[in-house]
Amino acid sequence: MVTLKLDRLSASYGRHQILAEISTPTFEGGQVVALLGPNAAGKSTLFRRILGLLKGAGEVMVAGTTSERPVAYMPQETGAKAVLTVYESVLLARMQGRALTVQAEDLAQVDRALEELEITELGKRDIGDLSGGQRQLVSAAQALVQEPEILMLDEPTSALDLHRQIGLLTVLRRLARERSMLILVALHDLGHALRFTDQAMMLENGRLIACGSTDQVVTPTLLHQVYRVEARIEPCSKGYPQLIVEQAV
Ligand SMILES: Nc1ncnc2c1ncn2[C@@H]1O[C@H](COP(=O)(O)OP(=O)(O)OP(=O)(O)O)[C@@H](O)[C@H]1O
Repeated sequence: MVTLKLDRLSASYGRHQILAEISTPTFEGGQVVALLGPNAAGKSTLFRRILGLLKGAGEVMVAGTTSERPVAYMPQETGAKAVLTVYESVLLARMQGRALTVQAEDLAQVDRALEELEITELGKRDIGDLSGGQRQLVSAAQALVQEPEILMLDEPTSALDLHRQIGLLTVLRRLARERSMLILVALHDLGHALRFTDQAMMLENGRLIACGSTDQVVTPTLLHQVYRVEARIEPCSKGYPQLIVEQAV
């Protein structure tokens, strides 16, 4: 099973240090890990550092992988190449780093990714013509179709309506379990984090200030300290934790 552990990770843009000494326990395939923190806390920077797009001290320790390209990444900005259809763009994402010839299995995986995200009907559309939310789902399909062992998604629900936010996070959680995939997902919605993630990392000013099971990280005390809101967490009638914000402090 794939595992990921960060050991005293740092990252800088030029001489400006953004991340300092980020160390985590070992995360395992099958888990969904929320990456939380206010604007500019360093969430996207941490993804880039894990991907090796930024240099810095410390180590990203990945073990137990069986594929040559174990990691897929869905960035926050989802660029659109207008010359491609949705289907072609997802197939292209699938073929990156693979054999040049498209196999039946590749087409099957494209179909599967589009089906999982309920966007099969968009297949023939030009991706430049899509709405922001549709484009975000296509971007998620481009990451999923790579069948990664570690999937990192940077605010994948930010452009989605409520139904699709719940839909995407439900699918991600199921796929993590079914495929023993480790998912790291940056989220601003702490209620979604409580409901759909197992572990959470809370960043503030480039430092990891809390890490552990999500219900132990997202607490009224931490919300007060980091987000400067007075909030409480109560179960709804179905037992799901709900975040109730009283006021900013
Ligand atoms: N390319 C860059 N060059 C210089 N500084 C950068 C660059 N990208 C980000 N930063 C800075 O690094 C810090 C962390 O940014 P980052 O995008 O990682 O935060 P974030 O937690 O993802 O924020 P948000 O929730 O607003 O998306 C910010 O102060 C930002 O201005």
